Amino acid sequence: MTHTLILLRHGESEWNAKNLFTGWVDVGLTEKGQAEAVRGGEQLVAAGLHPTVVHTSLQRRAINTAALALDAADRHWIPVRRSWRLNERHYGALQGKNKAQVRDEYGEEQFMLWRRSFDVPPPPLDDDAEYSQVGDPQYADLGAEMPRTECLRDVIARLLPYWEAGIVPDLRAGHTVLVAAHGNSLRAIVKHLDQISDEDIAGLNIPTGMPLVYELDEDTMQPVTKGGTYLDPEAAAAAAAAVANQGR
Ligand SMILES: O=C(O)[C@@H](CO)OP(=O)(O)O
Repeated sequence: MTHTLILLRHGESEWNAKNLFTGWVDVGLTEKGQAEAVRGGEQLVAAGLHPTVVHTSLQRRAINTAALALDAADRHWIPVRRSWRLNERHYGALQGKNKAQVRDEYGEEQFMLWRRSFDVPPPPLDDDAEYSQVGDPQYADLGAEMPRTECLRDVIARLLPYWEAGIVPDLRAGHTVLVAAHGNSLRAIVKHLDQISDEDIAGLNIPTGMPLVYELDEDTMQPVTKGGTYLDPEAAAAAAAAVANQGR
């Protein structure tokens, strides 16, 4: 027997469309992003996948994607669990900046280090900066854990406790688990599941609104098929390549 895990990155956000670094800024979905979410739900139905519990971040682009996808799949009623630990990577002082402008200003190498390296975080964001989340009510309980910037290693460190204590127990209980989250928080889960090296994870990009299905061994929680399975693999590959090329 296996456990079924479905990973879903939110649909296109307002700041994806503007090519801005987003991180913890709580932007909404574009019309295209809403349609992607609905399409994701329809793909679940077509594949005979019926989530029985959903986990989301605390950010509206993931929350609304989950709601639209589940509504399209007639699964709008399932239990919902949310955690800041599934939030997008905090992009530090890059939040709100245009990706192409950052690349032009700092060069390709620095741009890629900040964007995709495992352990180089962008400079921290000042607490009084326009796009800081310090003081936002949804993060009132975080205390010293409130990030001001994060690299992927930091995301993995804050996400894994939730994976172990929140998501794995649902999988072991026999749930079909949908996780609606973000490009970099899902890269963290995929790195963990597929045991991707710190170097190779730089080349992995996750497209918006496309369900990625993992069957996990019931004992080891290791993927039966490394990399999982996109329900529309050709569209996912093209969309992932477009994510990789943002800023060019
Ligand atoms: O801006 C962000 O928060 C993320 C996801 O949209 O961007 P990137 O793919 O560059 O890590």
